[in-house]
Amino acid sequence: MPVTLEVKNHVAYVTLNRPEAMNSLDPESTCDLAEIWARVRTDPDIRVAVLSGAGEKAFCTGTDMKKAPPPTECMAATYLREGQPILPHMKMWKPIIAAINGYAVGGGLEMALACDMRIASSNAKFGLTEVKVASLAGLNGTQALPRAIPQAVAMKMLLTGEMISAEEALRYGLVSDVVEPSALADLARTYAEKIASAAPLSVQATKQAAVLGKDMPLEHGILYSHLLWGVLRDTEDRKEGFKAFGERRAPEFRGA
Ligand SMILES: CC(C)(COP(=O)(O)OP(=O)(O)OC[C@H]1O[C@@H](n2cnc3c(N)ncnc32)[C@H](O)[C@@H]1OP(=O)(O)O)[C@@H](O)C(=O)NCCC(=O)NCCSC(=O)/C(=C/c1ccccc1)CC(=O)O
Repeated sequence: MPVTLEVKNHVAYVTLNRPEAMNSLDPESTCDLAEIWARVRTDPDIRVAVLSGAGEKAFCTGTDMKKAPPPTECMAATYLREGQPILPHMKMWKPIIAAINGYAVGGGLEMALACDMRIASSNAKFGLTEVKVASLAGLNGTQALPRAIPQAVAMKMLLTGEMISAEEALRYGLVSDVVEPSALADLARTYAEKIASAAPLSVQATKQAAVLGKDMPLEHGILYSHLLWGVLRDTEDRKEGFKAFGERRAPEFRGA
């Protein structure tokens, strides 16, 4: 399978599984990802996802340029029917953690930018190299990178196609943690299981407030987050969270 899914302890582990091609995205991988993200979004047993690449060399190097099929119709027809591929399938309120275990290049970095948390191994490298192959970081790269890191660094990366190291990515805030390659999967699991042990509706509402609020004036964002707090106020899980605290025990959340 070009992409695999394993679900354990409410965590979906989504792994790009073409290490021989640096986990680049061929048409089958793109189809698999669409199905897998649909399952992650709708399966109530899944509370959080971890996206990673198989092997130790690459997270994902973007489009498989050796297997990209020639277009069968004009772009206007595809665009107006389907919009863009890949990232819309990742749109959900469940958090997604990118565990970047090597090269995150082109569409690979763009997928990582669409995730909510990014952690990396010390051998990771990050680049939007599309200009070098006569293309454009057209999933989200030209928009998301300058919003994620300092503009000057983002523009250097976008215009020259130069890559940055894991250490630089940490310094610029592109990733939150850098660890040895052998420690990355454990760290991803630790973060994912922490998120999965929290109340699922609370986690999803928190992501929604942060994601939607970012594009609102501050006052509107604060009002919106208060409304979301109100939505959560009467949930069974909130009662359980407060009760468990009083009884000095771990809460049992049901997402209700
Ligand atoms: C990442 C590298 C710098 C690593 O170099 P290294 O020398 O360590 O390893 P290689 O020998 O180069 O790679 C090993 C093996 O993997 C194959 N490989 C790697 N990446 C790809 C790829 N993207 N497509 C196909 N095959 C790949 C490589 O050919 C080797 O195979 P072998 O010869 O052993 O059979 C280096 O690999 C590198 O620079 N890779 C390319 C990175 C890149 O340019 N990525 C951008 C692609 S374009 C893109 O992602 C786009 C996304 C998009 C935008 C908008 C809408 C949809 C998608 C743009 C687009 O599609 O137009």
